Amino acid sequence: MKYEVVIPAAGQGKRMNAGKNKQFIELDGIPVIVHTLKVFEYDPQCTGILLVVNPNERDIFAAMADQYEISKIKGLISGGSERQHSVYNGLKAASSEIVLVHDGARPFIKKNMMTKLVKAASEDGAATVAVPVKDTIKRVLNSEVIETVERSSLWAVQTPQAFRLSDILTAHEEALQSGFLGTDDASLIERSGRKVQVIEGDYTNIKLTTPDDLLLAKAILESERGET
Ligand SMILES: Nc1ccn([C@@H]2O[C@H](COP(=O)(O)OP(=O)(O)OP(=O)(O)O)[C@@H](O)[C@H]2O)c(=O)n1
Ligand SMILES: C[C@](O)(CO)[C@H](O)COP(=O)(O)O
Repeated sequence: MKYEVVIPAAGQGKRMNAGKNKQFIELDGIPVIVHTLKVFEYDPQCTGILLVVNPNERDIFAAMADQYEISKIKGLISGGSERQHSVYNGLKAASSEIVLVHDGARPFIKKNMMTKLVKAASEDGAATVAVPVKDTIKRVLNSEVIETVERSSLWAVQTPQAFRLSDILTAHEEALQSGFLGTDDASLIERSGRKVQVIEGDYTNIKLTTPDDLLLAKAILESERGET
């Protein structure tokens, strides 16, 4: 089944502390965002990319799209102050029945995940990739443990997340009206009472957030080179 993908890339990368949008950091000489875009450019199931960007960086993204021949970009959409707002702006420009949302800062997503996600979303309405938590998780307040959370049912949620476009648009509209701000899009579907299927993904599908993640990124690229 075909899909479009909304790729939010309009953040500031504050936690990366790189002095620029972390999407522009180069891995093996190629910007992070281009690594991400290429996965969808080369996936025949993907019919369009809605790339959400900071308007001040639009020309940079446009030049990258030309340089790396990313032809599936349907639009460079202006982002908002929060990730949720950026995603909503991208969703409003989508038209496919099934839509994926994938962080521009997650360049190591594997194409086989898209097939599983699209199938799950078309059958059940919504799906996300996630991995079982490996560490013990505790709720902490004022540097003091207040609860150890039972680990067997804890998963670290990633992106892509897949939805029926009509459902996720409604969920975003409801969240906007109620002032709810979620850290992922699946939470907006959950609060509207709909189910979200979880598909086990890869621990290498990291989100480049802080400088140490770049060390992991280099190791992942080296291991991928070894596989090819
Ligand atoms: N207002 C925002 C905030 C985030 N994002 C995007 O959402 C993804 C996940 O967000 P995050 O990793 O938090 O990126 P930043 O917001 O840039 O990071 P920070 O919070 O450290 O500034 C990133 O691809 C980011 O560019 C976005 O499009 N619009
Ligand atoms: C959407 C997400 O990547 C799922 O883990 C995560 O919630 C994004 O959080 P961020 O603070 O906007 O990076």
